[in-house]
Amino acid sequence: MNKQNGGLRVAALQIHVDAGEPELNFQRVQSRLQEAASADIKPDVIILPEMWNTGYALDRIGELADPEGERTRTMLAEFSRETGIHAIGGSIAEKKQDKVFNTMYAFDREGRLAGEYSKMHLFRLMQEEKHLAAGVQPGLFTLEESQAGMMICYDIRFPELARTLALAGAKVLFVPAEWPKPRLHHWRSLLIARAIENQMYVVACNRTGISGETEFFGHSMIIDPWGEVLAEGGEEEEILTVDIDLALVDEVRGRIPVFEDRRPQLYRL
Ligand SMILES: O=C(O)CCC(=O)C(=O)O
Repeated sequence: MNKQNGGLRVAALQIHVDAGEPELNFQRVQSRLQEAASADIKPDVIILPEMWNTGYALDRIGELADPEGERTRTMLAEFSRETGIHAIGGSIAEKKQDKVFNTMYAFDREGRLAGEYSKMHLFRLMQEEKHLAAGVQPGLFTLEESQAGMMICYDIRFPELARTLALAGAKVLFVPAEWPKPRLHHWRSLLIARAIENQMYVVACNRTGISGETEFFGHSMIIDPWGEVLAEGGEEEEILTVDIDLALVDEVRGRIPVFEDRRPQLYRL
């Protein structure tokens, strides 16, 4: 792996989340982060799943959410600073004034906040819109020398957002999720489509386990800009680690110049 030239080792922490139990979830995440950081193949970037602090305990989300994300940000910043690993902090329930957002943070190797993003598209099938506030700003951040995009779970059904991030320079898209059964086919197809159409890496981390009636299937995925699945999780907890090479994005975009061939001025009726 050529680290000078866009080589990065990424790890998705596919874990269980206890709905309504932030203490348990913080303990689990801290111990899995340490496990991943001390593995023989130490990653450069780690991503966690969606809403890992509270899960979907939506009826109590106001009292459970992390005020201003303070606790989460302190923990992740410390982790990144101590280990030199970029932390894509999944997303968490973050309380801001009287609203709760589903927010993800990206910390660089020095523990500085490089970017944050709050989920824009709230998933009505799980009544998110009744309990959460929607973000209004796309999430782009600098990862080493490149740009990276952030989307959360249901967001992947909206190709416009991924395209906006790609047009702004994103070469890799990070996607934390709590994507439940039975829509595995949608999850896989949408992630692969976002990678192919935008000729970018997609690193998606889904939770495992059961919460109430809802079962989550894991199947975290790391996909290259050709749409090839480099790694895919099973249904249990695991750490998925893969080397990616961001230089491949330029190569693929050069071979099939989709971004030069687009004709957005014609895409209207
Ligand atoms: O779009 C889907 O099928 C799942 C989305 C979801 O579970 C979420 O955004 O939390």
